[in-house]
Amino acid sequence: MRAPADERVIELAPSVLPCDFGRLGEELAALERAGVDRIHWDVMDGLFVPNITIGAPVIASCRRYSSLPYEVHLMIVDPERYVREFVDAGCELITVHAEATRHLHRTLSLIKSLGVRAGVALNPATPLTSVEYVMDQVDVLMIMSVNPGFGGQHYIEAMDAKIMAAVALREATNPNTKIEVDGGISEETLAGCVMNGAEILVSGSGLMAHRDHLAQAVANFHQLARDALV
Ligand SMILES: O=C(CO)[C@@H](O)[C@H](O)COP(=O)(O)O
Ligand SMILES: [Co+2]
Repeated sequence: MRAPADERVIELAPSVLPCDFGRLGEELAALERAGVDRIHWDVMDGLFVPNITIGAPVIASCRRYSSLPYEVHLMIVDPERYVREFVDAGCELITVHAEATRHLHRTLSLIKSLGVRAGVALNPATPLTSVEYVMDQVDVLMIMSVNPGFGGQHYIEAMDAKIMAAVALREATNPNTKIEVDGGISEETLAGCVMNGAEILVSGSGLMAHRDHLAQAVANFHQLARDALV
């Protein structure tokens, strides 16, 4: 008997990190025209990760340039301090690092109390057991496939097993949780992520390497994802 068709819908979420921050509005509009599914904002504070990027005011000022869902990846310490600001800036998914907040359950409850989706990101070395008792609160579980703080890094292949284990944890605790993978995703690594169970793919340098023919690249990424589901 054939296995049930894999009916996952794979979403492509480009990271804003490789964009020209002096032309963000135009870059966002171009990404939407090219057919991406959502926009992934990487917020870094120079403490949780070495780099500093942008804050909520920049996202708020860019809200009018795209109708796509905005998700924010908070690579900041004590993210609970700023959750409301990013919701007000127009983000529908707020993802915090389990390693960056002292009271993860409380932080997730705060995010959901504001009427948006709550995500948890795990650094490559952080075990899935750190979220097993909060999965009922987790709308998106994001597996970092690079060490956070930089774009353009290589996919960490040891995360293949972690993605599969994340799927098993989701099935055992909260079937509504989506699995996202962030870091080093390109034509070369995308299919493996999907085969392992990823549903939302974050790509920065891998996708923007094709900025001169973005629509064709997005179509190719989507086709590779569909082919990996068969
Ligand atoms: O959060 C991060 C890095 O900390 C990611 O979102 C990267 O920004 C994705 O960029 P690539 O690895 O695809 O270049
Ligand atoms: Co990110």
